[in-house]
Amino acid sequence: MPAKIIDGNALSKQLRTEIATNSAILTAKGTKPGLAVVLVGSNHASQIYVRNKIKACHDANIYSELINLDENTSQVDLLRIIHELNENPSIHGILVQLPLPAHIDSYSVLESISPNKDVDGFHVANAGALMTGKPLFIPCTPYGCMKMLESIEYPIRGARAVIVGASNIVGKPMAMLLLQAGATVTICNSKTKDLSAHTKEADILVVATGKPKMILGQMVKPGAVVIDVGINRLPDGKLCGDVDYDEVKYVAGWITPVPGGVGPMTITMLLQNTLEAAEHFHQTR
Ligand SMILES: Nc1nc2c(c(=O)[nH]1)N[C@@H](CN(C=O)c1ccc(C(=O)N[C@@H](CCC(=O)O)C(=O)O)cc1)CN2
Repeated sequence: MPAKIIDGNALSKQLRTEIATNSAILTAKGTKPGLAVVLVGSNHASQIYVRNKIKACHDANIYSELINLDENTSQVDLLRIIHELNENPSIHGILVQLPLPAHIDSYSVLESISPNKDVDGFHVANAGALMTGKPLFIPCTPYGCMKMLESIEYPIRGARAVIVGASNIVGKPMAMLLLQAGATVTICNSKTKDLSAHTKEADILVVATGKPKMILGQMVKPGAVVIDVGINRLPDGKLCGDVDYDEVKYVAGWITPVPGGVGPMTITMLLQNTLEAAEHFHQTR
């Protein structure tokens, strides 16, 4: 029997309805949640993601501003704009869409966002808070993956989790979240020897490598939950994940599709983080 699908679109719909209700309640109390989305340049995929974020805000009763800057914007100008957003009381969340153009130092830019408005959870203060088990904002993609596991009531405590990919945005925070939920966690990276030996042991397998269809059926433990974070565009224009879905669906117990899996959940958790930022602002104003 093929794996059950964890439908990111359906789960997002349900969560976004709750977020929209809570945003409306907070607005009635005097604080309308506000998100600023900063896009530098004209990367085609980034333009789509940013457009989807702005629309999702609108549908969830969240105010949003898109700051679309020229590809050649200097780092100094970008930092000045972020400084202004840090000071703007109508904006509770700030997001700088990645990747940034090569002449800009992403680390400096992400560090310039006030940790209280860092709804991506990328600031080192937020990464550190997550590591100590007291997160302020959880990075949206791993947060979404955890919600997907929660939606199927997966018993994480004592499970063996393997994460393929060690990025600051996905792999490392995902490891922290699974560890805090009681899993025994292995993080694999591009230098890992005998990757299959690790992946075949996983009850929960999270893949975030950016390599299309690299996880094959024979690399997966029968019955495992497989969460595919990859979004790759093939030469024929179709999207695929880092998991060979057509093979792995006959081995796994649960699987996330691409498209319609982790991607929409990333945007949903951005809305959730923006709402939480606004609630925090409202309580401390
Ligand atoms: N500042 C950030 N930059 C980037 C992040 C991030 O979380 N914060 N993540 C990715 C891109 N990303 C969000 O920004 C993102 C990617 C994909 C999707 C999504 O919904 N994908 C759809 C398919 C969309 C398509 O047709 O291309 C799906 O999987 O169903 C949402 C968000 C890098 N940058």
